[in-house]
Amino acid sequence: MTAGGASAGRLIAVVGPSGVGKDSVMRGLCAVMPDLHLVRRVITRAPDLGGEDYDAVTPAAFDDMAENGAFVVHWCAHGLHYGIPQTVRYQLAKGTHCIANFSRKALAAGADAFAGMLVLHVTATPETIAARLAARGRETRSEIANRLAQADKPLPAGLDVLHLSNDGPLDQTIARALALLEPVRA
Ligand SMILES: Nc1ncnc2c1ncn2[C@@H]1O[C@H](COP(=O)(O)OP(=O)(O)O)[C@@H](O)[C@H]1O
Ligand SMILES: O=P(O)(O)OC[C@H]1O[C@H](OP(=O)(O)OP(=O)(O)O)[C@H](O)[C@@H]1O
Repeated sequence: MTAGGASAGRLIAVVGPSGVGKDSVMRGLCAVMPDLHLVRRVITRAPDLGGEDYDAVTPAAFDDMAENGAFVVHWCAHGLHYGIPQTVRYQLAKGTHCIANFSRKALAAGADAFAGMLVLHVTATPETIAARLAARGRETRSEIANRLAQADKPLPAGLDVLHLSNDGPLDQTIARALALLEPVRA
């Protein structure tokens, strides 16, 4: 998905509670929109734990990167640090739309950093989210309880937000996401 002419690409910031299906929706969208660039985050998580493709770094390496300006936006959640690397700017500058797993509490900083940022807010019932986190099996029970306790968070006002329910089958969610994103793709 490359914007025509000299227009810059837009960043689509995907947010929603842990376990709601952000990574699954992003992967599904990229499969049907091959020109959409999936942003690879830098995370202080052990490598190869699945869920998403990420650059695993130590907390010390993350701090160095942050100090050296390697991130457009970074935040801390679930005892981990997450960074959106500066390389996304090259993609946007050449007109490629990009999609990134974001944080609701980093949206205000994201909107300052990315002109025209679009928010894709993925939702599901608490029961769905609890069942998915348990089935995913990446976190311990207490980590899951911590994520569930943070499931509800307000979004800052004044952003361009698309709301997407992911309670049903994933392919139906992807089809609705594609329809929601149609104005961006045009
Ligand atoms: N629509 C869906 N139906 C069934 N399972 C889903 C659906 N969406 C996501 N999942 C599953 O739920 C779990 C959490 O999804 P994930 O994409 O990792 O969520 P998040 O990135 O929001 O934490 C994964 O095991 C994933 O396969
Ligand atoms: O401020 P919040 O909106 O609550 O988001 C906090 C963090 O939670 C998610 O992380 P992560 O991908 O580690 O967790 P998840 O895969 O369980 O969603 C999300 O991508 C943010 O990095």
